[in-house]
Amino acid sequence: MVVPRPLLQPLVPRLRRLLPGLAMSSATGSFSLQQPLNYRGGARLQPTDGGQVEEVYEPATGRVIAKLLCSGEKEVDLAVQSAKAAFKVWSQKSGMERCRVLLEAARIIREQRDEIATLETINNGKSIFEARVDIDISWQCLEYYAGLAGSLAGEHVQLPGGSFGYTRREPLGVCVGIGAWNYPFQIACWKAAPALACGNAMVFKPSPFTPISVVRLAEIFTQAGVPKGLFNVVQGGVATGQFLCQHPDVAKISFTGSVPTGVKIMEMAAKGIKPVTLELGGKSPLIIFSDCALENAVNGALMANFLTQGEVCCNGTRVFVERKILDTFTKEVVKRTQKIKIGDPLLEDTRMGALINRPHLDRVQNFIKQAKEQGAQVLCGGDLYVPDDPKLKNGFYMRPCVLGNCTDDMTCVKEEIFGPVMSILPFDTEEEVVERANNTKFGLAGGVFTRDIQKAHRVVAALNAGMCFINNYNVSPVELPFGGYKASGFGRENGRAAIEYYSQLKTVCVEMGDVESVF
Ligand SMILES: NC(=O)c1ccc[n+]([C@@H]2O[C@H](COP(=O)([O-])OP(=O)(O)OC[C@H]3O[C@@H](n4cnc5c(N)ncnc54)[C@H](O)[C@@H]3O)[C@@H](O)[C@H]2O)c1
Ligand SMILES: C[N+](C)(C)CCCC=O
Repeated sequence: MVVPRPLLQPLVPRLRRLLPGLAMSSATGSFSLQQPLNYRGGARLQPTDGGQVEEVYEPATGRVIAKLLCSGEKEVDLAVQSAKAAFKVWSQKSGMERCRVLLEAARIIREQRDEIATLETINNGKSIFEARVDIDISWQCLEYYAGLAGSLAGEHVQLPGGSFGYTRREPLGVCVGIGAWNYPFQIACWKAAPALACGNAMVFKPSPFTPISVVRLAEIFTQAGVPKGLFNVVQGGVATGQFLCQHPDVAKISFTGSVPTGVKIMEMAAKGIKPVTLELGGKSPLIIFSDCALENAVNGALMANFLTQGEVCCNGTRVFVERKILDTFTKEVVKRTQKIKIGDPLLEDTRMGALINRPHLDRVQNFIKQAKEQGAQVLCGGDLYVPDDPKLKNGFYMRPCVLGNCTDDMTCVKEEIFGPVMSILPFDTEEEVVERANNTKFGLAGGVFTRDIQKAHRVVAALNAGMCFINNYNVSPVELPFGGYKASGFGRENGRAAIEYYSQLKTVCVEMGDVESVF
């Protein structure tokens, strides 16, 4: 059945305005883009070198929607030089001046929310419903750091004899942002907002799978009044990322992606003594105690596993359920999972779209196959999904999967799958579950559902994870710091904490008396 999309059609003229030269209607299966995808010095352009071409897909249909020209060393250098020049201007502005520009950027994003969300859905495959939430979180992030820009300050310290010292919070210079493909626009905002608020410039490289929406962000920054060259986009994959990380004029690298790539980024950064923020993967625990509000816990488990087709770093994919309620909880979770509407991500009622690409879908399928071989029981889903609509036949869909009969030593319980696969694990005691929850190399997130407030706080205090939720999961207020422990990385995005990672502290010691020399 093909559902009409009355809400989508009015967007076509607005998308044409956003991306002139765009050959499209905004319906799934009709988008294509010829415009350059690099952004430097305040304009879109093709890279001067590189030349490797990557195909960019629409996951919902499997169509190629754009060709990506990967940037070479020269183009990366030009982008860094462009950022360096703009940094000189931007870093001299007062916090209040930076605040006004960032607020304007937030306003434009808010105004263009539906169009940007549509681009994100077309390129990423997530439902339009979710993409709109991502864009809301993005402009909220800019608003939040705009608010902080005007109040960045050091401290004044009195010293003996009337002398004193003070500290200044200063920008770092040209920051590099490297993003993953699951939240393309939001990841760019989580990095750019604190970076720019602190007075830095940025060169951003999105994933080659999702290069489109971040160029729109670059245009919005220019429209809002940042100096040309302050926020640049270079497109490409591994080689382009390496040129960026190795560039001598880059002051900081903020990376979101997998653990193996994070290790490489850290190695490159070490050679240049560059600070890094690493937002890496996870295999987070969600602990459901028998005294929970069951409906909330079921909702929480779905939120913890099935947003963005399960392609979420902080997902609570190890769902530990107290044995007393195992059957009731499992039955309800399976029932609700089976009802998730899969299909055309641009339809208003779709709640699960397509996974990012065919190799990733195959990888997720292999995890499920291996789980079955190791003794897990597929309670629902896990198979490929082929929508009725003929234009979606080559899309990358699968049914969300709940695995029962899981044990801690199974691959599906130990490794990050990054797809819609929930593993349910029974437990008996608080002590036991905390130990099992922490028995992982990762430490990004964790959650607990219980009505016992003391137990809730005791358990999250014992979890080795950077982002913990009590009686909810995967909500994302930009006021709260986000980031991992252990192999999930370090550094924080969002909240006041991120300021630490995009600025450096200068101490000034002022002598008010004479110099007493020891010589
Ligand atoms: N913690 C978080 O906030 C967070 C958020 C989203 C995704 N992730 C993680 O990201 C992973 C999925 O994303 P992915 O597949 O895009 O990850 P990835 O590591 O393959 O790629 C991430 C980015 O790094 C670039 N890159 C790859 N090799 C590089 C190199 N040697 N030098 C420089 N850049 C390089 C890629 O082109 C891409 O832009 C998952 O593990 C997920 O958990 C983490
Ligand atoms: C917005 N979420 C759902 C918290 C996801 C943050 C980014 C992780 O992949």
